[in-house]
Amino acid sequence: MQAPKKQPTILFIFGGSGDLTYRKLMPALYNLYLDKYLPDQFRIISIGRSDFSNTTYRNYIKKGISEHSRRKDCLKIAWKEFSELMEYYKADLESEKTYKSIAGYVKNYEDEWKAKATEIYYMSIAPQLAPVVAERLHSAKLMTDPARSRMVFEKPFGHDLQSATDLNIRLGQIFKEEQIYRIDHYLGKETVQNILALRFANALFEPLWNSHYIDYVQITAAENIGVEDRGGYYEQAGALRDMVQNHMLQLLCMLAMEPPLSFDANEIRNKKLDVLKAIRIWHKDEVHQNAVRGQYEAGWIEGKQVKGYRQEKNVAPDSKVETFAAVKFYVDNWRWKDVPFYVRTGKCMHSKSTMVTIQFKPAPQYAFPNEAAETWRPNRLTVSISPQMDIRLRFQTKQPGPQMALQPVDMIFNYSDAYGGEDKQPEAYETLLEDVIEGNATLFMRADQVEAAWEIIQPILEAWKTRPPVDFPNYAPGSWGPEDAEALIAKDGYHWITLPDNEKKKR
Ligand SMILES: NC(=O)C1=CN([C@@H]2O[C@H](COP(=O)(O)OP(=O)(O)OC[C@H]3O[C@@H](n4cnc5c(N)ncnc54)[C@H](OP(=O)(O)O)[C@@H]3O)[C@@H](O)[C@H]2O)C=CC1
Ligand SMILES: O=C1O[C@H](COP(=O)(O)O)[C@@H](O)[C@H](O)[C@H]1O
Repeated sequence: MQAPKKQPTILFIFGGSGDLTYRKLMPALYNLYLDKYLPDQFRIISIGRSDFSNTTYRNYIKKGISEHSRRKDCLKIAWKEFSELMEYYKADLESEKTYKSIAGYVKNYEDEWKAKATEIYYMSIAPQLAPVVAERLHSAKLMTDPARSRMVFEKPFGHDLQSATDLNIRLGQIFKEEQIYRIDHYLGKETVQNILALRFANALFEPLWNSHYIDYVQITAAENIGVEDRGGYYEQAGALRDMVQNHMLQLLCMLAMEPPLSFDANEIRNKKLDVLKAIRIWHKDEVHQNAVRGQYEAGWIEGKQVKGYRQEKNVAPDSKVETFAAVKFYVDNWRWKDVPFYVRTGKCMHSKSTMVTIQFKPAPQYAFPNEAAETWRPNRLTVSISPQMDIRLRFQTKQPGPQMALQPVDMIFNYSDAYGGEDKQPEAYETLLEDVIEGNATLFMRADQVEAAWEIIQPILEAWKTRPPVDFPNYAPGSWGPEDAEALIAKDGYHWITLPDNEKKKR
């Protein structure tokens, strides 16, 4: 069967000269083009303040694609045709004049298809500029047809609960919720979406997926790089805002949600919202027992000297901003009663590794002699999200030989063996951009989800602000974070789980 034709579309990229466009958006759009996912009638209108002609802009983007596309040597194919879909305009997004020009552009099309095209406005700009742009679009009477106009908001969405709520209220006054696509790029990752397939397309796991059989859940998003040139942004954010409020809570929702009735966008989002609403909100007096922060010092990673966070560009020399956060959450509902969800993330850690682990309870009774096993808690399901992409189920086996000696082994589903190499898997931004073009909001955050996530994070932010850290910097680059993070989990009798080094993929 032939796929239905896609609606003609014009994609405006506000911030077309910026880093996100260069490293993520354009490589994703080019791959969508090569895979024939873009509408036949399609244009990309990039806007920035830098000086570019169409030719110099296209060359600049070509370089970005060659450096960052998952496909190697892809520019040999169809680059010319793709590049002609892009136009660059130098304009100030704070000026009303810019929107008059956009309105003129949108409304005075010479080509008939453009007059009927879907308009997408992608905010690839600083978060403080995005609300200004939304107001300007509204004043210029753009985005008036909800069926044909959409706006994409990058993260962070708000700086705290109040600012996110205020922004949602204002956007709700001038646009329809279904026009607003709030990106969380983790939701576009293949391995993250696969959590839904694993849980809800197999009857095998569901009977075990609850507090009767699961001891605890861990979510790790470790990076082996520092903040690089994003110090200015990071000083306003920190690890809790940058990763936990969005990506990590979304992962937790995928693991903890009830089975959806359908894949309708609102059905999935309702089920995830139920999880967010059930997460126990720590009182400010409880925060210090349940949340840990850290900041990396100067040191070495794999023989390379690295700066401490406080020496990074645009970072204050006495900065109190956390580059590591670990939090213990509980989801207070029937399914998850008393099951801890340990979440940790950090920069400049031992390795790049995003993974979730479901640790099952031990067998209720063992007939084996005590010395037979190294561990009596062998059953664990690990989903490696990136850069490793696999799912492994660990169970106990008998080691060959005359003794009854038990040894845990892994049964592994590996993406590259099953579906080809990494360059065959679409990048998160490919999936998400295609969804925006198609008008499918399932993988995007709804206003109430964003606010529910901020409600969970807000008391931690406040407790940390009232009690500034006294031991920063407190972890070495290349480590797994501060000692307090080990203590957070050790006091419950557990430890953080990592993949053995020899099985990790380098970034
Ligand atoms: N970069 C990344 O890896 C990630 C970024 N994000 C989010 O994406 C958004 C963009 O980030 P990023 O690309 O890194 O930021 P950059 O600072 O690299 O880019 C900002 C862009 O906005 C343009 N711009 C700024 N002010 C104006 C103005 N008044 N008029 C017209 N254009 C303007 C800049 O144009 P010019 O430079 O020509 O002046 C530039 O193109 C942010 O919200 C960020 O939080 C989210 C996840 C990852
Ligand atoms: O959103 C962000 O995510 C990246 C990590 O993303 P990943 O896809 O490489 O896991 C993080 O580096 C960045 O600080 C944060 O803003």
